[in-house]
Amino acid sequence: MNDLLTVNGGTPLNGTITVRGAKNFVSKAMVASLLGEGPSELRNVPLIRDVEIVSGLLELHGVHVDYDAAAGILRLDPSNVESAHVADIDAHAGSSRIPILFCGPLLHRLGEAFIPDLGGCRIGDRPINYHLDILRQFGAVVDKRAQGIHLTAPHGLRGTKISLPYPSVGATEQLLLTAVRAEGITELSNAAIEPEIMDLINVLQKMGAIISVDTDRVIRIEGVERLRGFRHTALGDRIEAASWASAALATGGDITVKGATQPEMIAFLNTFRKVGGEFEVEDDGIRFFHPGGELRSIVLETDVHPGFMTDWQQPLVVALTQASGLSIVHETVYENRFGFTDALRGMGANIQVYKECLGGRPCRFGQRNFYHSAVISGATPLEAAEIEVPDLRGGFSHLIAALAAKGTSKVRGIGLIDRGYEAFTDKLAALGADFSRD
Ligand SMILES: CC(=O)N[C@H]1[C@@H](OP(=O)(O)OP(=O)(O)OC[C@H]2O[C@@H](n3ccc(=O)[nH]c3=O)[C@H](O)[C@@H]2O)O[C@H](CO)[C@@H](O)[C@@H]1O
Ligand SMILES: C=C(OP(=O)(O)O)C(=O)O
Repeated sequence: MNDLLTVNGGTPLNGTITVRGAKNFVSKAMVASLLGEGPSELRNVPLIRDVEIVSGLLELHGVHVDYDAAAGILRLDPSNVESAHVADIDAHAGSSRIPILFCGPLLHRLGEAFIPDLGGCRIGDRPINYHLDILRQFGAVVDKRAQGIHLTAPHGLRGTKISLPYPSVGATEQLLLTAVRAEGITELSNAAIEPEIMDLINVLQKMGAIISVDTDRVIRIEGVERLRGFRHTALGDRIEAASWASAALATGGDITVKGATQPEMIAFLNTFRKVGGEFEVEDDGIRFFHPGGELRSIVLETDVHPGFMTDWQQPLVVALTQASGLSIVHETVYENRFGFTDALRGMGANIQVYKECLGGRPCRFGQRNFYHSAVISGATPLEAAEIEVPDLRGGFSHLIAALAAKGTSKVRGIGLIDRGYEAFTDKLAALGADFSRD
């Protein structure tokens, strides 16, 4: 599939689309299947690049993977993992961060693991120090190699007590996937509690795990000897839903997103309304629309759940270029997530980035030379341009900008968008967008 989208912008996006399972959950549930002694079935699975990458990694480890894309059903059978010969794994990491989550399950099953260097969006340093510290505390021996890391568990894996310096999503998942079959009790303080993590806990409990989540965000796990397969329907992708909602605002449109669910999007919905968007929660989705009139500037700070999610930020910034007045966005999760605004400035947006913590409380990145605050002055008409997609959410933001801009834009590198947005060009067509994929 070619990587260039030619977009004739200036037309409101109107219509109905369907969003399936959450990219940031489905890949973790797939890894969890490695922990089960029997086959697992995951439903509502979207056909996205991240699912293909993780499927390839699982097959490399001997898991039989069968995916019915139309039905969205993924069947995983880990019976042959022990006999698999793993070759050239580093070629399979692709653009994903998921390989790091294979550590615990492979150490439990095989007593060792080799994890290739990680991919994922280039939106900051994205260290894995918390992950490695957690694995060492369980008793793993971590050996950094040229193309990745090699781990062994010479004395098995034993439960431990850990407090995260920052509520990292991946590190919380790392601990969950290791603790459920470790010997004894594990306690994690300052855990991340994103909806995708809670759904992973649902899956692990179905497999036979014993997990509790306290109101103070302390997660406790009692390790068990054996886990079985699971059958589970993935929660919807709240990030994709919010991305289409931002597209409705930026283009003056009206988009009904089937599969969007209110409880997981409360912080986004409040912000959407404060900017001047309107929404209607239906039984099977949410209708997002621009009611006409001016959009309003806001002060926004991204945070861990239940705050405004960092992955919602980039598409919304495009809508804020169409809001009257000065908006301030303080990105507190990643130190370098405003690179995508370069292209928006080239289209006429008035966006200035700052090293200071603007508009909210001081964060980890203040006084450390990171441009992690942005001031957006609007409303500014966007003009068509030639754009190179920098990362997943930045790429979708560039798409929204091209759709909002009058004239013909060329968006290159759109294959990156396939990583997390299922059949997005089909959805654009269903919403009346005027484009061609070359
Ligand atoms: C595949 C997937 O699920 N990706 C999501 C996951 O990424 P991911 O799991 O990588 O995000 P984390 O929550 O771990 O990272 C957030 C921040 O934690 C810090 N950190 C994290 C790990 C570590 O070992 N050391 C460390 O310092 C870094 O400052 C990093 O910027 O959660 C993010 C935050 O909701 C989302 O933006 C990503 O879409
Ligand atoms: C940052 C993201 O994904 P990943 O962690 O896979 O790079 C995202 O989904 O916005």
